[in-house]
Amino acid sequence: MIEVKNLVRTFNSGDRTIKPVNDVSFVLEQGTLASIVGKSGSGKSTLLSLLGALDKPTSGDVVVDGVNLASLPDTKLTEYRRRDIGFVFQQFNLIPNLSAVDNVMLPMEFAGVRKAARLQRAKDLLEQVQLDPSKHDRRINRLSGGEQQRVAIARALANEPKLILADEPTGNLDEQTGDHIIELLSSLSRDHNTTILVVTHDRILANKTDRRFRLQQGQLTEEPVRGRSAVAATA
Ligand SMILES: Nc1ncnc2c1ncn2[C@@H]1O[C@H](COP(=O)(O)OP(=O)(O)OP(=O)(O)O)[C@@H](O)[C@H]1O
Repeated sequence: MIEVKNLVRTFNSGDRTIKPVNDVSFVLEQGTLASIVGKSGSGKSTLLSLLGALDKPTSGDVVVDGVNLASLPDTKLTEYRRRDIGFVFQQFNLIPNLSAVDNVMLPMEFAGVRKAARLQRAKDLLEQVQLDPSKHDRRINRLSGGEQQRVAIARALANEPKLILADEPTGNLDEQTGDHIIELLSSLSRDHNTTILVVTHDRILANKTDRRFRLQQGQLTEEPVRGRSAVAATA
């Protein structure tokens, strides 16, 4: 479970101070698929970075399973990032001259998983995200944008994180591939009890999440969604 309490992040920009995250509080139960929407520059990536311990808040708290991130030394924060979180971030680029399978194996190497087990799991994950087997050994820079996105998701799942933070996971994808990624995220939260928070401009994706938040002038508000259960109930 994630609890965010009175979170504030300010930046100094010239002689101005901006507050893209200004007193944000919410609680996400384990296994929730949630989205954050909002205009460009409204602070969505800033909020994700705070949750992923890539940035530190000006004030306020992020509490994950009862542990306040502010209480952890940097070594523990690194461990938290590596072990507990799967990032699907554009700036967290895949390594272009390594193969798809090697990219997915990398986080498991950091976690000390043996080579044979890493290889098997990487292949299984690439299969789960439906990357054609003929492309598993292909270098990242020879894959399409949609294929790279699938590899990024497979890599984010490598260590079975409790939390996945995804920045525009369906951005730059065609509708069919985007739909598939949405299904994949949805089944992960449902079947593996993974908490998933996605920042998105994709209305279809935002409407299929359990909870939808809007960030506007630093403030977070929750909006009603039809959600997965409503979709299932009417199906
Ligand atoms: N390190 C930084 N230093 C100064 N200002 C920053 C920094 N990071 C972000 N900002 C500013 O904070 C605001 C929020 O940026 P952020 O990237 O979080 O927005 P966003 O909602 O994710 O935007 P987009 O949808 O375009 O990705 C912007 O005005 C941005 O310029």
